[in-house]
Amino acid sequence: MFALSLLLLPAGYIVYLVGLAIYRIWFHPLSSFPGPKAAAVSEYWEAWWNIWPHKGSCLFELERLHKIHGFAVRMGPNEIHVNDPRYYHELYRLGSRYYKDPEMHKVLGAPSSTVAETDPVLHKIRRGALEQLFSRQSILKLEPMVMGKVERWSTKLEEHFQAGKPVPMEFALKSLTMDMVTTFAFGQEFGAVEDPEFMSIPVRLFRNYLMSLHVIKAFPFVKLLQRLPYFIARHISPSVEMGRYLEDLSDGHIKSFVDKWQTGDKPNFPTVVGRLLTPNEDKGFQVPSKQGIKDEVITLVSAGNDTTGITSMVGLFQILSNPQIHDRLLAELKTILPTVDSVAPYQELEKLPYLTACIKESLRFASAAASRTPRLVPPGGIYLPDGRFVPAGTRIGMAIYLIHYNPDLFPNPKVFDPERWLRDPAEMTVQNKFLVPFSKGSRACLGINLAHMELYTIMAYLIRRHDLKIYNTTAKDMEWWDMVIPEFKGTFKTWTGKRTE
Ligand code: HEM
Repeated sequence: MFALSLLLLPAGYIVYLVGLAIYRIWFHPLSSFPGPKAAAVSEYWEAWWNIWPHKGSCLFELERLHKIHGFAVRMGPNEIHVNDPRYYHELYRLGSRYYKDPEMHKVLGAPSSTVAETDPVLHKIRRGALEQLFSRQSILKLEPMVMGKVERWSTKLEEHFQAGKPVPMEFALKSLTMDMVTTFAFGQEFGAVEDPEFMSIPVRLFRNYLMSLHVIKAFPFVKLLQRLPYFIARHISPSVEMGRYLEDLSDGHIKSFVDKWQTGDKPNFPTVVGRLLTPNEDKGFQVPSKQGIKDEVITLVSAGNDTTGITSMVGLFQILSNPQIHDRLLAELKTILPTVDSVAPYQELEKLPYLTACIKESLRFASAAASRTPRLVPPGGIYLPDGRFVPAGTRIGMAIYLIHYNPDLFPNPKVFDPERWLRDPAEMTVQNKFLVPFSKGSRACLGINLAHMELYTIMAYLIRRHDLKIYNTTAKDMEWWDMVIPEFKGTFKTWTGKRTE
């Protein structure tokens, strides 16, 4: 009898699974949406494309499926992916009732941070506390800090050249953006640029951590590994190693910041920790706990580091691959930077039309936040542009990459063409509307002003001061997997001489 029950249990479970699959494929409210049957049955369809046997390829599979099935594809039992520009500004807009899905954001950890907060009321309070800090006026005060980092970085590039070594540009740029964003966060950098190969522990860990996000999302129990003794856990999960290392590093930086702050020793530029230590009761914001400060700062550094590094790297590769673009940009830069050591105010750089066109095209072409950013369909459900109904609670998302590579919006999307941003403004209305690297609406990027300042400054001084040549890198090396942000298949290296005039 006991043996029979042991057999019946798994048999019953199999019957349940078969019944569930039949329900999901033929009777679920989303069953009329086209897509792979495996996706209708199981969330693990995404893992199949993103983790194993494929890697970071779900986005490209979705691109392929949209070509076959049209603009709405079912990609999970309770999820559809949309590829229709008409819907973008409905899904991502100020006052949108589509909220982030708490299930998706659990993977980030750091529940008390602006990035991971899914409750709209709490999000408004958290974001409200930081908005003034990230405003254009406030970010303009960071100009001397940003320029100082670029100067120091330039000398490091020269040292590579003197030593006869090519520069690993991806890591060099990520080291620079890491030092900029950590200084803004804690008033003190992580010192990534000082690493002789630009491969400091934080830079490497961030890369590994991002790679592990797909795994944590598909198998949330991996997060529990963080509770194992560190010496075991670090070998199993890169996110554990990164989590612990960053916690320790951040603890040290926050403590040193707070100690100085309490004696009145405050940085002469705006900082995230400084802002968080300043309550604003009127807006419902109180000084967060030590953990709350840490969550906020670490997620900001994660959001702001690789995205900016990747955008400048992809733009640089394209500019160096196209001598005409490079020479025209250099000629324009010389108009306000007449000598190799000249410095111009950031607000003057912003006025340069060709530099601006190169930055916009880099943001489009790199699409550093390429993945879909899903939201939940609000109560009452919604109608898609073709009239199809989507019930409340369905996860629905669009990928920035697919907008930026839509040939109806951006003709010849695979060509890096700054010229497309130099037409008559009336001709560019559509493409300006759909250049959305920072997303739109109440969850749009908070760091847009800082990102722009970094991109303009890096691109201007890198091209003006250094004689750069691509080294041992082909377009194939610049292909990428979608690991939440792009992970490149090869390494981009340059010879980086110093210009003499
Ligand atoms: C080129 C560089 C950057 C790109 C392409 C980028 C892109 C994005 C995108 C697409 C989102 C929306 C994500 C979603 O809807 O789930 C976002 C959110 C965010 N970004 Fe950025 N970002 C960049 C740089 C930065 C920087 C430098 C910082 C700060 C130091 C930053 C901080 C944030 C924060 C805090 C959020 C969450 C906002 C919220 O949920 O209210 N980003 N970013």
